[in-house]
Amino acid sequence: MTRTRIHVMAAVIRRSGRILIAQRPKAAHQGGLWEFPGGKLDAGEDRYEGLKRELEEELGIEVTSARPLIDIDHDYPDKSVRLDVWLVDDFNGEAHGAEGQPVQWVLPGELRLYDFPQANVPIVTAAQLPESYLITPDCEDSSTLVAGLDDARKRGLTMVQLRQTAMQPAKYEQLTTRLMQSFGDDFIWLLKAATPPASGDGWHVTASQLRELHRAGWRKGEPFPAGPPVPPRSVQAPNLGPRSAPEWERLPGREGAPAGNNLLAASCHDAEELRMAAEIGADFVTLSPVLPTTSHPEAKGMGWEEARNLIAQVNIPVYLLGGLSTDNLEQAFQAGAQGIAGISGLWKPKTDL
Ligand SMILES: Nc1nc2c([nH]c(=O)n2[C@H]2C[C@H](O)[C@@H](COP(=O)(O)OP(=O)(O)OP(=O)(O)O)O2)c(=O)[nH]1
Ligand SMILES: [Mg+2]
Repeated sequence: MTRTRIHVMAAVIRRSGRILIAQRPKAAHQGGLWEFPGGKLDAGEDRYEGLKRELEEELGIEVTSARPLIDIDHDYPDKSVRLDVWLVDDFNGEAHGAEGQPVQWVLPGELRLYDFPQANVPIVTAAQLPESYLITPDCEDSSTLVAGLDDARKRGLTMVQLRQTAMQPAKYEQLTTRLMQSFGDDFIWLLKAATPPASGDGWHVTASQLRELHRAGWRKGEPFPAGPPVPPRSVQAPNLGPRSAPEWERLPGREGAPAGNNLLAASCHDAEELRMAAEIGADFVTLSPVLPTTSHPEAKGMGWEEARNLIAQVNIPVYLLGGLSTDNLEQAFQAGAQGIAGISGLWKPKTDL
């Protein structure tokens, strides 16, 4: 049986490092829970126009700048919704509960303290993740890495995957410890490892690790190594903070999130891997290669159209990777991505790549 999916426009509204949330009326569907303001798109209505109309009705504001953030299909027992969520970063007027609903401006790291509908788990993640995800190139010595990270920090990058393909695990651990001591809360740290790392903010698994974890029936939050397959548990929003909320606040306009310690990310290349990532409870993924790259010149890019089609099939934030730089951010947003990930495209100093 198919039922009509209701197209809902909703907004993550950001101002001065805070995000606006509203409480749904008790009697409404998912009543009493907190939400990102918005409502149903009218038949034939343009998406951006619909978003503007809803925010005018519910908050009394005039949106002047917005772009797609994440697009989610969710089936409640009684209703199917498409949550078409945009990031609003500029508006006129004072946002208030124009329909009498309570509203709050919260720090990104505080979002997890509020109860949202089940469909909102990936939206809460997307609201906290930055638009660019730096992956470190192989560096001959750690001073090159330090200089590169320092430069990345100055350019406003806030999330990094420490990738050193040729390095032995013991040396990698030493290096990551040292880097995290020097840069601390300035980055959200995603580490590579054979098992969930004890430090850092999260674990980024390769596509082959993803396949193995999936085959073993493991899910984020369960003991590791994976035991016998167990039935899926309900999904929890990741624990992203509020470890460094004050730092976040001190850097107005900084894209990103207070770091946390519980992220699971996976490298994906096709629809099957995306599905597996969602099933093991990944908080976000990279999808590559979009375009041919210097690091993987043998791989042909999937192109923007295919990237858009693949992103539409999953409900978690996707960073597009492969031959991209910040010049491609707008295109990535329009394809439905959280943003872009990059090695050479986001790394400025000269490397051996
Ligand atoms: N606006 C919004 N709706 C959400 C969120 N999460 C979530 O599951 N929903 C669901 C609840 C509802 O079934 C649907 C949104 O419908 P709505 O009640 O806001 O619609 P509306 O503003 O047009 O209200 P109405 O005119 O029908 O009263 O999407 C969210 O974060 N924001
Ligand atoms: Mg509404």
